Amino acid sequence: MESQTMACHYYPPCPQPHLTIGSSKHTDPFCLTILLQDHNQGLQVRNHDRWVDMPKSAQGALVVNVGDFLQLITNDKFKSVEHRVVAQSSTTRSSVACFFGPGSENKYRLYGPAKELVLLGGDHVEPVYREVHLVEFLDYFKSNGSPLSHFKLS
Ligand SMILES: O=C(O)CCC(=O)C(=O)O
Ligand SMILES: [Fe+2]
Repeated sequence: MESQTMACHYYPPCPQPHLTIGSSKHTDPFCLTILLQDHNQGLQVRNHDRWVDMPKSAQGALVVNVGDFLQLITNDKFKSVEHRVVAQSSTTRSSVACFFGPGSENKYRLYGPAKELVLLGGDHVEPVYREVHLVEFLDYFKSNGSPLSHFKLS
């Protein structure tokens, strides 16, 4: 993976947490996100139609998220996960997220499900997604959120 971006987050306490959002629901765009969080909770992941609290991390533990681009190139073998951060009434939260994915020098390169995964030992597995230029994938993400359903083959 050639590109790395880092986002540092600070969520202040909010006396009425139900009236605000820490970070709205989203999937991460690239391949992997490595997240370092402090000991305060707030991160939730979507499991079917339920939001599940991520347990407190052991000190120094890292959370690894699969992103949409990895789901596309693995033909759904690895699934990205929807997540969000909810505000807390009396504690702050800090986190550092590092995103790993293909570099911008590949923005006009076509990516699709890996050939090795759609031709498994001579058996043909239908590709779930069409090939897409990296720039198109990321532009779609910026404007609309997760691009996976948009590039899905019907
Ligand atoms: O602050 C967090 O724990 C999550 C941050 C996050 O989801 C992101 O930066 O994409
Ligand atoms: Fe995220």
